[in-house]
Amino acid sequence: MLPLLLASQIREADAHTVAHEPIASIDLMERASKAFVGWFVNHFPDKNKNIAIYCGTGNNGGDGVAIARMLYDHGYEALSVKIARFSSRSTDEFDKNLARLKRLDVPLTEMENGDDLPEESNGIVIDALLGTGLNKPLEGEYEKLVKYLNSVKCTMVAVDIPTGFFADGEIDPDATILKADLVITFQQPKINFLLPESGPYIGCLEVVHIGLDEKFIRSLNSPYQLVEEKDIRAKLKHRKRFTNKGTYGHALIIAGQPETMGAALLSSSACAYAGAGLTTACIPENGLIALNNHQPEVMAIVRKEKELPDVDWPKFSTIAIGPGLGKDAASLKLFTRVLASFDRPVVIDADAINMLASNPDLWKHVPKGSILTPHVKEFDRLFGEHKSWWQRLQTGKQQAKNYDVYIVLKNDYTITITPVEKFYFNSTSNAAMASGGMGDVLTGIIAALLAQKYSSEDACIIGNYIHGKAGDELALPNRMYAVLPGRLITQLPVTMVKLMA
Ligand SMILES: NC(=O)C1=CN([C@@H]2O[C@H](COP(=O)(O)OP(=O)(O)OC[C@H]3O[C@@H](n4cnc5c(N)ncnc54)[C@H](OP(=O)(O)O)[C@@H]3O)[C@@H](O)[C@H]2O)[C@@H](O)CC1
Ligand SMILES: Nc1ncnc2c1ncn2[C@@H]1O[C@H](COP(=O)(O)OP(=O)(O)O)[C@@H](O)[C@H]1O
Ligand SMILES: [K+]
Repeated sequence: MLPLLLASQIREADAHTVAHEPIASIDLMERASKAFVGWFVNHFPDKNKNIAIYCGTGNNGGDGVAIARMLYDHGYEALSVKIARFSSRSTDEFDKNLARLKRLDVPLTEMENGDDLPEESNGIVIDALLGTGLNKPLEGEYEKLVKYLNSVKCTMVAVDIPTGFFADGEIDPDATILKADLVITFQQPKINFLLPESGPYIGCLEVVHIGLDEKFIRSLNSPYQLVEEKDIRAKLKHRKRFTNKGTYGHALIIAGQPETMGAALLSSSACAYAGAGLTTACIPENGLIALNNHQPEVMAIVRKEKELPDVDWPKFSTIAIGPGLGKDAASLKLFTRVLASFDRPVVIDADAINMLASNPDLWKHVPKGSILTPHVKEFDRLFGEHKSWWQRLQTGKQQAKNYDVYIVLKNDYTITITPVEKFYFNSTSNAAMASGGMGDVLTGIIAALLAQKYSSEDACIIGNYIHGKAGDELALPNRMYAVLPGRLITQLPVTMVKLMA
């Protein structure tokens, strides 16, 4: 796992590295700037293109000035540096780097309060105005400058973080923030980069390493963790010799209505493909032919209109309930019966989440360790409207602890929130997967993993990873515009076995 730090902890890690590596702060800045430039020169090879580097007077600005010197040394011909001297304060590292730059033949402008803004018409703008030191929303001269830069037709490349963007905490939707086409960030993505609010401000993200003390970073025990492939490799279990279908559990998927049988088919197929020993789908009577036709390996329990099906609950290892189930009286009765009859962790998705939202009394029957998989709207239906994703994280933390459940808040970087206040950000998946039925697949995968005796936490972490990874394996190398859930399902065993190789 990659621990994700708050801005305040990043400063601690900077300071710790300076004190214990040891390395002078100015040399750490040199290392960061070099890492930026290393990536930049490989991707922007045109040395005649106009490059304007906008620098504040803190350490982000210090990076900017050092970057200007390094680009000059690399032979970039059309550089200019614009210093935003909007405050009388500057850091030592900024001052030293500015003195070094002044020895070179790079055009340099100092902007002061009230000055006219320089004109930018094309080329590249490097944003080194403010970084993780941001301590209040932009206003005054900074705001005016960033608004202007957002209006010009240049490629914007931000150093570490777009100016005005908070690394963590709430993002005000009305705040002025630099819109970067590319952010080259130091050491690790900042937490807010992984939340949808970063969408308008970060076109593309690149992380470059600057050698901060990893042991120290781990010792901070951050609740925010980014899941990496090596974690999944360590968690996935091989199928052993002399095992049989009984070894891999029996999952029951309660899903579908006549009009939404697709959801039942997708989640139960995904469950079978993700390795459950046996999968049974509890479906409406008139969906039986479709099920037998689509996935003969999946067994059926049919639901007759308004009647509760007769189910031998204890024989199932786990139950997933909700995809396409509807919220009518019969569905509510069935959901209530599941919660009353089953005490092992279940997966609660889609309409089961909606029923829980409108019948909060049911919460007390939700088995401990169960997994809820809401998308953002379901999350808000369950826990109330939220103004920001940061707020959702805080609510999710309280509610997961309160009910002793795992909340899988779905989005680009799906977040598993645990009862012990940890946040696991998934690092796979892509926009080609934005297609109806994709969440039904995830539900089936998580149920399959629970059936195979993975813990609830691992079922969430592995489930999200392999779901997104299968989507990446299909979409990225083949440049697919859209990946449909049905196709993703058949990729799952391939993805899983690759991760065990
Ligand atoms: N050794 C290291 O530490 C390394 C650091 N590195 C680099 O340093 C960056 C962090 O640098 P930093 O801490 O100096 O802060 P930075 O973002 O430049 O801001 C400067 C000052 O701006 C001010 N300010 C804040 N908000 C404001 C606002 N809204 N409007 C106006 N002013 C505002 C505030 O000053 P104040 O208002 O408190 O006087 C603040 O202190 C980091 O992103 C990375 O690029 C790398 O080189 C690796 C090594
Ligand atoms: N733009 C995207 N980037 C990454 N993953 C996505 C994207 N859009 C959707 N997904 C994934 O697809 C799934 C969609 O779930 P959900 O909205 O519940 O779909 P449905 O209700 O249609 O089954 C989630 O797991 C989500 O992470
Ligand atoms: K910046």
